Amino acid sequence: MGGGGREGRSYRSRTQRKHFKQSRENVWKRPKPDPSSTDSTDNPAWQPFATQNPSFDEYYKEQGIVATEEWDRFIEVLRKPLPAAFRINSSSQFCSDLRSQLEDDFMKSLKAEVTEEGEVDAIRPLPWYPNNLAWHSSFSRMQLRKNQTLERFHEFLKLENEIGNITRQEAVSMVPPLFLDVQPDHFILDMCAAPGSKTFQLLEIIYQSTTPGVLPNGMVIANDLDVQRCNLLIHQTKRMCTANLIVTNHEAQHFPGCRKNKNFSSASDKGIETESNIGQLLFDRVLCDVPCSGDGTLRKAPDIWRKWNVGLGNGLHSLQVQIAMRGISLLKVGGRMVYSTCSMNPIENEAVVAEILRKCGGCVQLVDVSSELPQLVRRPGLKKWKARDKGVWLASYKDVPKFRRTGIVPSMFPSGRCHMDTTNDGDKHENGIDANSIGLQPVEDAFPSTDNLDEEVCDLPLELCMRLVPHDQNTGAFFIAVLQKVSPLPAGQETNISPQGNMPTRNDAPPNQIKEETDGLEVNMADGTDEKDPEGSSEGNSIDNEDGAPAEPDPLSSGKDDSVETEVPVNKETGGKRKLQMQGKWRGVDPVIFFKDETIINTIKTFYGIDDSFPLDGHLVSRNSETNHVKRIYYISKSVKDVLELNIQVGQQLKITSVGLKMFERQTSQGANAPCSFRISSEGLPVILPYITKQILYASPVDFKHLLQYKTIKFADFVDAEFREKASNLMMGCCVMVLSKGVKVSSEPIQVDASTIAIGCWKGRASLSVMVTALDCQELLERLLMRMDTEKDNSVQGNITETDEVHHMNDNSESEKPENATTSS
Ligand SMILES: C[S@@+](CC[C@H](N)C(=O)[O-])C[C@H]1O[C@@H](n2cnc3c(N)ncnc32)[C@H](O)[C@@H]1O
Repeated sequence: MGGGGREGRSYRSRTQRKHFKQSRENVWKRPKPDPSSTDSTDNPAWQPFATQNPSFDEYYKEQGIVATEEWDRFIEVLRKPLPAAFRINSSSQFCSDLRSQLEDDFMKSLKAEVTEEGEVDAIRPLPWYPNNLAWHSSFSRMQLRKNQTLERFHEFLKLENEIGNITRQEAVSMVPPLFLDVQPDHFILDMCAAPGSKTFQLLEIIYQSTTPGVLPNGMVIANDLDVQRCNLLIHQTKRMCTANLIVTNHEAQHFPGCRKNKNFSSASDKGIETESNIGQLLFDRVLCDVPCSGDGTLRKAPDIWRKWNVGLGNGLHSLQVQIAMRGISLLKVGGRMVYSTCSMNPIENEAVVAEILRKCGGCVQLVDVSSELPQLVRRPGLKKWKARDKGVWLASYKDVPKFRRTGIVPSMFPSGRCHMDTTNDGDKHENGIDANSIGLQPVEDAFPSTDNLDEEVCDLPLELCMRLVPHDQNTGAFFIAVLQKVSPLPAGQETNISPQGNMPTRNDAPPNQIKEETDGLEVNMADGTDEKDPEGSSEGNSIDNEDGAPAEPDPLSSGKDDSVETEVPVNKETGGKRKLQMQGKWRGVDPVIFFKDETIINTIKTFYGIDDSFPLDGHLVSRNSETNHVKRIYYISKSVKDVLELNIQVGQQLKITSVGLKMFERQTSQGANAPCSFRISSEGLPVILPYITKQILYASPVDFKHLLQYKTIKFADFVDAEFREKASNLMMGCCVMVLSKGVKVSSEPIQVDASTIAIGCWKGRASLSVMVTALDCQELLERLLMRMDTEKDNSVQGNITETDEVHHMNDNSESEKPENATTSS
């Protein structure tokens, strides 16, 4: 089991499991009728989606997103359902077992089942994804029911997905994080992160080269405007068991910079002893996967065919520019930002990138990544395109009628030119948005553009952007641009950033944005997203309004957060009615508080014999200022600690929805009579495991398996006499059972490696109970058996068969279980 949760297995509590299931309810479940199926017996009531839209055809033919001779093939593929793709969670303890199972078992056994025209393999690794960790399956969900072989594969996917070892994700959506060139010590901002598939990938990358028990130096801040989608992200990333993640809830275009400023009374003045090592929030990497019209996901979400209209992209362009510019200003010099959308529309893609380059006046460059991921088939970005409005093609801003200039802005055109001569409106864009309002001056003349305004061509190297089109690799469509900040932004460009480091709130924000006041009174959640569909159409955020009229914001009361259950839920701990609500800066969100209660910390340290080399000081946080009511204590990495300390010093600018790894949980049931009332949580175990020296039991495979099978076993029923004795001599309360070849007695820290398997248990008066879910027990049992098969460890197999009868083991044991112990549900 690896430290930092990387190799460690995540045994989630029942509550977590429930949330996780809910958040992924449409994943791998029994398939809906296949829209492409011609078999009307599937579901006679089924009406296939109309997979055509004349405006769509007209628009994209004119934009030339594919060559004329390719159009038919492009549309044909676009109308087909998207083949499934999935990733193996590289932080799963069984990552290589799963990969081997796919490579050695399923790839062969499914070969005869190939049905997709043109497909050679039924399943195959995506050639451009490192280490065979991402896979393509040519089966539609319907097909997976056809016969026994397919059914077995389907069951495999379903179980591993539920466990969290496999994540379904659109192939093209896996690409952006790979172009970020992430290192383990990087500070990364994921600006529009929910539901979190890419955040998950980023975390996997920073954890990749860490050794067990050592957390990486880097961290990820995953931000999303939508609180409920943030929740999906929190549940999604929980499987990473990471202490290196902060989830925030801001408008990305106003993401706080947390710059220290003398205007802020220092934290120590307020009795908070923190001194952050960092002076402001700047990031090595920024992922800017913006809200978009989402027509690249047509194959997955065919309802977009019906909804699609030209205004979708037009309505999002300005917001996309603002979010991207904020990302650039939060990027360190030398840092990389990836701008991506799942839209094919040049107004949301090349036009946005061109505007960033113009505004940054040479401080930001497009990176040539043609040698990276060479197996990924990509096409260059467009250099020319047009805008369309009210059924009229517009080649240049000067063609835009005055009364339409509120919706169609100069940056939508290849030259980006305002043609001030015709509008003469100073620095104001015609849509009323001050060009300076996002902190940067337009640098119009830095990039001379063509004078042929009938067909503008952009002089910027937009060919370095990447377009992924469906018929190249049987995927969805995607757009990716890799940008590097090569020098600080010109002086004065960030003058609009407030002393707090925040972008100012503006009256000229796009109409679909409610301004986010610094006291956090209002948060806009209306972005047209479908929060019920974490893996479905969520990549795109289609706006339903015709002709680009931005969606009306939900009438969101500030108390809406109440219904949201997050990992660190709002005011759950006090039980009181929103008692803590006003204690933090952000209404509806409890403050993050460094947990410093020495009595509790020392009790925990002593009970588990936590080695001094595991830093607890300053690494524990809670969401409750009343120590006696703290139920959960979270562990944070050094990098997260630095950010939290900075955040305190700058007046809690970050609105933190979730932070840290749940490490200790207060035991409140009758088991609370134990000397230490805090148990180690399943998520926290992989991180702390190498550092605990007490309350450890080394179990033989036989007893380990028995406990997984029966969940609770009386001491007398353990096979191994030495284990029996050791278990009964342990102090009452939480303990850790480590799978071992023999029974060890040791007060040394556990020698943890990638193959170590350990689970949390509860030692009662007469029995031992597991503290992991039934599903996790089942999965662990299956994996252990498979490993043993591979190792041809016949003696162990024999032992299990011989000793499979364990008498009376469940009698009277239930009463001793702690609240988190598994039942056979
Ligand atoms: C394309 S999705 C992001 C998908 C995500 N990166 C992933 O890989 O799972 C765009 C996200 O932007 C969020 N969003 C919309 N407007 C936003 C804003 N102004 N600031 C931050 N996030 C925003 C939406 O809630 C949505 O979750």
